[in-house]
Amino acid sequence: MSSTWTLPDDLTVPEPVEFFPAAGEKLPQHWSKCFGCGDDQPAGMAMSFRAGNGLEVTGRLEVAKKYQGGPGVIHGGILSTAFDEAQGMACMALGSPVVTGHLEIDFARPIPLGSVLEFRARIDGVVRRKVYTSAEAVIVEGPTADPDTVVGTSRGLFLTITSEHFAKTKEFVDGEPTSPFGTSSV
Ligand SMILES: CCCCCCCCCCCC(=O)SCCNC(=O)CCNC(=O)[C@H](O)C(C)(C)COP(=O)(O)OP(=O)(O)OC[C@H]1O[C@@H](n2cnc3c(N)ncnc32)[C@H](O)[C@@H]1OP(=O)(O)O
Repeated sequence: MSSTWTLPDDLTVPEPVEFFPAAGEKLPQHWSKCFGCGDDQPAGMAMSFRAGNGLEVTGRLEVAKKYQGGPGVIHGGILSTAFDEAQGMACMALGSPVVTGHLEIDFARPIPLGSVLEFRARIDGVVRRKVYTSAEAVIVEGPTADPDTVVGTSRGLFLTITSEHFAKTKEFVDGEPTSPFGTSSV
């Protein structure tokens, strides 16, 4: 892992909001048209998520043939999208909408088409509106499945936002999101 990511000294670790689901329970999608997790997005990745312990969530992605980058393997942008979604979903534990400000990925192993990936993502801490997150992916089903081998890692900075953030792009929304514009909390 070659990341130079460092956590700030004034980081604080919040408690999950009281209405965040218990460990093992399914998390709701944050917006049905989301490319990452929406169930009303035919072109999307249909990721699903469960709450983990504390500030952690686990996510699942089936690596379909349409996600091919190099011959036989997942496209790096698809893997990056999946990390973005997983770390964003971990931020649900704050009960406040977020957007990604910065995301960095390490691609550690090739991921064959037909794999099922599990993402373990978490909030590492917060500073003001800044939410520091990290995640790993492992292959849990498929030709090279090994739950102990990390195939990718990610670190990301998310920013909490208000509904005003999406008010600026309201006229472009495809669908009818629940308030505030598809980032409704659990
Ligand atoms: C419950 C629902 C769940 C919801 C679950 C949601 C899951 C969604 C998963 C998909 C998520 C996406 O893809 S979201 C889509 C992709 N992202 C976006 O479209 C965001 C586009 N960018 C922006 O709109 C803006 O740049 C923002 C909102 C990120 C930041 O702008 P801002 O609000 O004006 O904040 P600003 O004052 O500039 O910065 C605040 C603090 O953050 C720091 N900061 C800001 N950007 C960065 C950066 N890239 N790298 C480092 N640090 C940064 C600043 O230095 C400052 O630190 P300090 O002075 O406090 O120290």
